Amino acid sequence: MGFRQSSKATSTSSTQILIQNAKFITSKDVIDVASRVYDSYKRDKKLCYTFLVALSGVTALVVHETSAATGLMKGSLGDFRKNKKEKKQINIKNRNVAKKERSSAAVDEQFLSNLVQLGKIVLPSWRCKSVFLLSTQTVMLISRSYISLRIARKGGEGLQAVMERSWNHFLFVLADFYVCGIAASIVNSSLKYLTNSITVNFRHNLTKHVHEKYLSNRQYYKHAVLRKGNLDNADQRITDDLNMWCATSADLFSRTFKPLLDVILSTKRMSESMGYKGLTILYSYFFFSGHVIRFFSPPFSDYIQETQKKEGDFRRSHSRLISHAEEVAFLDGAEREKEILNEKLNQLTAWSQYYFFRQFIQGVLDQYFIKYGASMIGWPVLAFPFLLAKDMEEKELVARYREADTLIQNASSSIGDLLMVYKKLQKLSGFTSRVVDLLHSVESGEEEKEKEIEGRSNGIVRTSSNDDEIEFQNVTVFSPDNRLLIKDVSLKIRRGESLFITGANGAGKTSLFRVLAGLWEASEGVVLRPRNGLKSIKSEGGDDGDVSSLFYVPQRPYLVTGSLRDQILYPAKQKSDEDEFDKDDERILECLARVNLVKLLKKGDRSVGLDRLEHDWNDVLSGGEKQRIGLARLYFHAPRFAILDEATSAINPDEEGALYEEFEKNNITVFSIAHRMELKRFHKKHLHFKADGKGNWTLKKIL
Ligand SMILES: Nc1ncnc2c1ncn2[C@@H]1O[C@H](COP(=O)(O)OP(=O)(O)OP(=O)(O)O)[C@@H](O)[C@H]1O
Repeated sequence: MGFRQSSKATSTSSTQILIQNAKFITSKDVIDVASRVYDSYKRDKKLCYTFLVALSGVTALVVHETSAATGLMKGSLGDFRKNKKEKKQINIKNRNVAKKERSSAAVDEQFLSNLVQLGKIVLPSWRCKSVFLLSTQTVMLISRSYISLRIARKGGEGLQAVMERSWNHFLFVLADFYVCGIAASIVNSSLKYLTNSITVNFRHNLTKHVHEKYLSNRQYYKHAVLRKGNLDNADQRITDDLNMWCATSADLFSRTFKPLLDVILSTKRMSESMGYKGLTILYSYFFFSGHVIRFFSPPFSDYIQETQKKEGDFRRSHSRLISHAEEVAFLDGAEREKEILNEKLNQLTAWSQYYFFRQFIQGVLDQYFIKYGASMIGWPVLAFPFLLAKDMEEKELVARYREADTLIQNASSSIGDLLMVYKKLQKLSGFTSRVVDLLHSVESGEEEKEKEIEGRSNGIVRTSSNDDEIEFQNVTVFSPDNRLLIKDVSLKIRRGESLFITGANGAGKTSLFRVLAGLWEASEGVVLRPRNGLKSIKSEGGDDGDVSSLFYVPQRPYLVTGSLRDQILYPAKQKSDEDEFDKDDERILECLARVNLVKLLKKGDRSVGLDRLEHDWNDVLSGGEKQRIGLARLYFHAPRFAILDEATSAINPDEEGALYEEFEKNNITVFSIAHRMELKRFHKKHLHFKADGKGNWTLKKIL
């Protein structure tokens, strides 16, 4: 190489020296340095192989994700142009302290078994995408450790080159260092990307699993209304806690694996220059300080559970205000609502301050023992072997000291990271406990369902052999808070024999039909109902399945997110077949006309009118209009039997007659729960609940 020493080197700045020497560098020198750097990487086989394998993993992932996203975009756009009605479908688709006997969130055997349980859900098979991501991340982490080792070595070599005053050697080390930097930046970004991808995949698998359980056997109803299993804030657990568990577990893997590997590799390399004695002292210190920290550490896992619970309570108070905004506004209840919200906020703030203060105290201990304590022990451990190495050449001593210094700093920081893993484990344990509580609660419903099937519950609901009748045989019903509501009810309703039901508030009128619908269990008796009676339209085989033979129309009908069409179709969805879609639209328009709601259609093409979208239909429809939607939905599904729970209470009485005539015309037999006796004339039988606390009732024919 043609580098020449400059006589002015000692009196000029390093930049000037570089500029002055640059003109002596020939292209042959550049090729020479490049080929030496290339040769040096060729010899570092472990680094090259891991880097290439990891890089191909990430490349495969990026290609896969990009093509999936492009396909989705193209698909949506294609559909958008091809079929106007499908476009509408795409549009519609797009919208829970401390100080317990055993801490429910301790890092112990139970925690490990919970982790295994969740692990089977997020990693359903060896060939799933998450396993591929974790494998790629593992190779990437190994590669990152090798790069760190090489960078440490280059630091030492760079210093040696300076000691030798060798331009040749220095530029070679510098070029090598630049290449390491490129590799390190690719690996670092890929590691972050992989951790995020793993979190997203874990979350997708776990949340889908929870949805499956939560939405089967009416678990959502049992937890929200009947408060079975004491599951608080199910919405927050599903949206926040699951995500936090996934993010913490994905992060924990890289935070454990990389430092562990760094410690092993750095220890091996350091032992070559320092022997194992000093390292044993250093590692014994870490072992001791780890135990001290663990002993003084407060139960952070329980603190996390409490924080999540308080966050959930606060959020729920806000959700309630949104849901009941109009009632609050009418009652001018803003001041009271502000008090309620501020009370929850104060509880959350006080708790968060306590939690962060405990974190601060713990942080002081962690910093002293892990960071500075490690340096206080590490420094002499590093220096002693070099102080005793009298025979070593000066420049070699400096280079090796520099490399060992970098390595010991890496190892110390990695061991520090490993000790901090305990904190992460506590955090993960807190989230694990909440997620497992959620899973156990939603899964317990399946056992209940099995009991029901085995007929162990006293009250039994069975399918009748006759689809045209509903029968109650000696049915006794208690409220969830154990009050006798209905005693020994026996009655048979055949098709065409509409039943009028009256009784004081809280007498148990709706409760009888909750038993019929399977929402509540009767304490005694048998209920016989028609086939398909309670199955949802979806479980009946999709769009073309049988319509439920029993339909419920409440006083305040549920309005689903979506178009006007969706309100009438619920719980069915719009058909993908164009002819079927058009037929349904015709029937929806007919049903809307029967309840006098044609005015809700958007102006223009009538079927386009059904596309009318509202952010929340509850906010734009009056009480009577909501009830009319409920009746239009009933006409559309035309079931054999319908429970009308004060379903026409907000509709002007002179229109009720026409609406009831429509039930007869469409052969819909109704059970009308009402307080207005005028409706009696549209029925054949009258069931009256006495509300005397003894469950007494009377049944009379209407003449
Ligand atoms: N989820 C529940 N948890 C506890 N008690 C409940 C629950 N749901 C209803 N109840 C109680 O069961 C009793 C019967 O309720 P139900 O809804 O059947 O009354 P109702 O006769 O339909 O009254 P109304 O005419 O006021 O609608 C009431 O006293 C009510 O407080």
